Amino acid sequence: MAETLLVGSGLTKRYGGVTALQDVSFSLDAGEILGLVGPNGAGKTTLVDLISGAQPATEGTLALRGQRLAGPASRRAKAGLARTFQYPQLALELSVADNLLLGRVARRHGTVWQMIAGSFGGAFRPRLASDTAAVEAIARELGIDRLDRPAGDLSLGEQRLVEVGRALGQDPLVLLLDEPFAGSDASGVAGISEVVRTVQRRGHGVILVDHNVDLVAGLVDRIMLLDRGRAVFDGGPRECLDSPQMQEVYFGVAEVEESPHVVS
Ligand SMILES: Nc1ncnc2c1ncn2[C@@H]1O[C@H](COP(=O)(O)OP(=O)(O)OP(=O)(O)O)[C@@H](O)[C@H]1O
Repeated sequence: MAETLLVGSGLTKRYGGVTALQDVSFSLDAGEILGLVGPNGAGKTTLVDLISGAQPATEGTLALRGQRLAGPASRRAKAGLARTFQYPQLALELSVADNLLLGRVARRHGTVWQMIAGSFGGAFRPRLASDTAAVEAIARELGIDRLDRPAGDLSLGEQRLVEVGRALGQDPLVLLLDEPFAGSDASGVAGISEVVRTVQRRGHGVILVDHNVDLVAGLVDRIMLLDRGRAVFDGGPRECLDSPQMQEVYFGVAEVEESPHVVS
């Protein structure tokens, strides 16, 4: 039986009067890809924020390989979490290569790259030869070329690729991808999908958030469907697509067998 990597229990997040997430529990096995889908405002990014430590949970707990996972994002990065953001957060003034290198640094020192990059620009040099080789390998895997370009010159899709590459450089136990395909062309989608499979092959786990349910369903082992902060389905991708919950969440009606035709 596969090892359980990550467990979330009773996760709730309230922002003032807004309940963004309500009593959500899940688990992620080694080598598993979990898709997180749901309409706008369902709580997908909030769940990624709670796991990564970008936001503290109001209630609930997390455990990574049986150890309590808590504290700031930097501590969680060192424990083995890496994430990308709905809006890519690269150090725009640094080169693509240096952004990828920041992922290598983050695994050793935590997710302080924005601070390092912003305050000290280049303070993480001298780079290790092994880091340089790893950065080049990641760029090849993702099809990223011209590593000396400033990240600020990249298109949105290219920035997403670099962000995914930076996260891969952390060699994460759990990779959290928040809408990685948005704005990507076909080769970007292929590159990111390959990264997902690479992490899976390493026996690590991936949580993938995306609006494109069909794309997610083709890539993942399991889907959790969120609606208004609650997990309303957790199971195989095919079962999720066929579920009444899916119908209800996206189309407002549960499809029942032999439903009458409505003639308007
Ligand atoms: N910092 C915040 N302050 C107040 N409310 C917030 C905050 N962040 C999220 N919310 C609210 O929490 C709910 C869930 O938001 P979240 O961004 O997690 O949804 P989502 O499923 O990721 O949506 P989308 O697909 O549009 O990104 C929404 O009602 C949102 O307005």
